[in-house]
Amino acid sequence: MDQSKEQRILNSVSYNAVKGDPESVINCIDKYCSQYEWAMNVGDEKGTILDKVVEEADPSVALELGTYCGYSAIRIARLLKPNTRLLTIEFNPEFASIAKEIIEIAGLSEKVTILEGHSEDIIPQLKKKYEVETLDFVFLDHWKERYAPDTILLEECGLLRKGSILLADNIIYPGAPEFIKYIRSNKRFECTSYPSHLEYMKVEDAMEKAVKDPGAAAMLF
Ligand SMILES: O=c1[nH]cnc2c(O)c(F)c(-c3ccc(F)cc3)c(-c3ccc(F)cc3)c12
Ligand SMILES: [Mg+2]
Repeated sequence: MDQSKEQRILNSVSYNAVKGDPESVINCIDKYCSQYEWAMNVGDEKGTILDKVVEEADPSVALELGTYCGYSAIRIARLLKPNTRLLTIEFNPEFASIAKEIIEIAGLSEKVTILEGHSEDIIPQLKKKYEVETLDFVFLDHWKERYAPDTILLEECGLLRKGSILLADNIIYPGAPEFIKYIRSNKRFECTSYPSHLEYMKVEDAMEKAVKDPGAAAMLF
């Protein structure tokens, strides 16, 4: 049977990337997806925004919704300090399996835990089953219709604290209007929009950052 696009991306990483070098895995995927086959990795332009927000958050525990091939998990995990971790949720079993291998090639398997299943099923398990107290950083990059309900679910499960930082991809293309309406009208979040472009394309896109109770966090220090 023909290989999938995601398997071809893994083949390219396995053949071209330097084992244990996250930057070379990131560059290899960006090269492959801009030259051969477009794929929905966050990409290098929006990836630079992701990097900056992760550095600002300096998370002990980070969550990603939507692993895909592991590209953004590698971007996030390569910036994490020792004894910190990234949990990433993926519902597509093939994507989860490919991501596991690509994250292994990047040498980041110790820092990244891939949780296979639907976000609405796994989020309520994070505290008890995955020993999460609260999340310092959340990257929303799964299905736009789930951005708002999953943000509400994270709140309901007590997983967000004062200063928790959310970052959402694809705010313009394909767009997440319900999420934007919810988060920008919620007084407890301070929102910032980061205009950019769709991965590997000249099409407009944007990322949205939302910080929970920023003032309160600032008052603590
Ligand atoms: O689904 C996604 N999750 C996360 N990030 C995504 C992303 O960064 C994207 F650029 C796209 C995208 C946008 C434009 C396009 F033409 C194709 C795919 C999608 C997406 C949107 C609709 C689908 F039916 C399938 C995929 C996603
Ligand atoms: Mg995306």
